[in-house]
Amino acid sequence: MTIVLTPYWSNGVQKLRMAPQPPPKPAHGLTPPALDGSIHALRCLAQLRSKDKNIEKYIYLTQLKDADPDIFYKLCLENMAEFTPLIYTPTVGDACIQFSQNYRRPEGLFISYKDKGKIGSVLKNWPRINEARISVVTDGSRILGLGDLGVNGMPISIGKLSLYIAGAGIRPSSTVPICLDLGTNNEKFLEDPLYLGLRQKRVSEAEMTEFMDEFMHEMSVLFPKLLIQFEDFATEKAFLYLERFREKYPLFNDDIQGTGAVVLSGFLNAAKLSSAASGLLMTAHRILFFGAGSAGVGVAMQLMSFFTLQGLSVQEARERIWFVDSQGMVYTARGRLAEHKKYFARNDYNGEPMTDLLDILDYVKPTALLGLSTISGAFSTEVLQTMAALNPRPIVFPLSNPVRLSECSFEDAVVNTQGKVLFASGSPFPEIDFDGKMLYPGQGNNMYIFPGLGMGAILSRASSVTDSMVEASSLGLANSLTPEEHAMGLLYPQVERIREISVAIATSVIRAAQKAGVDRSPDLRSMSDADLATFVASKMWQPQV
Ligand SMILES: O=C([O-])CC(=O)C(=O)O
Ligand SMILES: [Mg+2]
Repeated sequence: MTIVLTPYWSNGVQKLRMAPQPPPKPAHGLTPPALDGSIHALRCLAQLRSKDKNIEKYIYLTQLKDADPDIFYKLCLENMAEFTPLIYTPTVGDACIQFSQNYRRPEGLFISYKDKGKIGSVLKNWPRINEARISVVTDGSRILGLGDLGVNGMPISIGKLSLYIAGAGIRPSSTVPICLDLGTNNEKFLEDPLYLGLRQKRVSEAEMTEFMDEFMHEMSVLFPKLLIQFEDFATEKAFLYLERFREKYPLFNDDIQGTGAVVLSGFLNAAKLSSAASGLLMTAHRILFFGAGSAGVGVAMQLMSFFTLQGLSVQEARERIWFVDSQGMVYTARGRLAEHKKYFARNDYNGEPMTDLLDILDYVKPTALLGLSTISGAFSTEVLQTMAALNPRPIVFPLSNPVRLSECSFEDAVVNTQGKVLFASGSPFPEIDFDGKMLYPGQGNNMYIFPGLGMGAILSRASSVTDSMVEASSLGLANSLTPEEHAMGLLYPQVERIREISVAIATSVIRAAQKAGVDRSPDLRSMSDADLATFVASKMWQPQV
């Protein structure tokens, strides 16, 4: 395996070689005589580890992925726990913030509001149209918990697709990162001379919707085999465009559905352990959401559907759930609620607004506290101690990303619950030795779900992504823990097993697509489950080093 050191020239005309297009092999004599692929991989790993700052590691890895995707993905698969925090959350958050400063070369498609009316002609510039199978599309309006980052959101699409390739073996050349530029309301960026996007405020919702209609139509014409993942759209837009397009095109929203599925999966494993300690029925859990954005509501929907599958009525299932937003507990009598919050607003409370989280804990007595607020430190010592006083094994999931916006750290949660906590966070935390016992944090991040869900949707050629397919991905993940992982008290499998997990998830998703009648790969219908899993594994791209 070799590294390209020069730009790609063809017919005397410099062409842009769009990553991840495999670089041409340099002719004999243009690389050192003893350059050997697997030894070079070790050299690259040492170069990576020699850097102190994570953002420098990110830049190094971006360059390596571009120059030699095989070595990059080989190293990534062999060192998942080390690589994911660098190419994805949390470092990708810094990469987004600094995108306009650090930009080096093209990677992905930018489609701006100025392209309206001719979006199809922009899409045609994508160099690998026939190979395209999966696109991650963001409008940069709510990147992780970092807010409106405009066109600086591109690294999110790129980072998610790197995990599709590593985690589910999607071919690098089949991935299409897209950032839509509909302006930004980020004043700092609008004043920054280096900012790479349109220098204008975001267009109105009506203007955006017209743009999105054209974009989605042109995408379906040019890329008939493409699955679309919507990512990091601001909450209202996330719901709006998921509902608008989900019946018409194969697509899902990662923040609503991917996060919903991954948290349900971790919750199921946590609730079993919690119920074993308390004797409480699985359907009797009381879940308090701190934060009522797209992810919170997506998770609540997924939990509701689980409770109804367990025999609760829709009304009973809804009553297992409480929401807190920036104004305190969400209840109908409070009035003036955003559309997406109304469904979960409580009807059994009509007193004064309740804003203090400790008061709310006292009132709700939750068995599970889920944070999706992006308020760092919101789960204070007192909050954690209260959860421990209420429950023998409290479930505490601070899910906000990146790490510095997490509602509490793993260490805080462990110390303040005397090690009883059942914990999952959105971003990674280190394990802890507590009273001589190793305790492992779960990472309830949608990265466990979307690669397998996407792979299943692609292989089944699903015409749409149904709720049942998302649910199947969640159950597939929950059921993938090994006996050793159960013994370690894990809520999620170890990330090193991501490919195995993706096979299990994709297989369940394909079966769900078949059941729902949205699959368009009839050959897969008659396969046994074992053959289907083998088929999925055989379709995974492997780095060749
Ligand atoms: O990207 C991540 O780490 C998870 C996610 O979708 C988000 O926080 O928006
Ligand atoms: Mg996201």
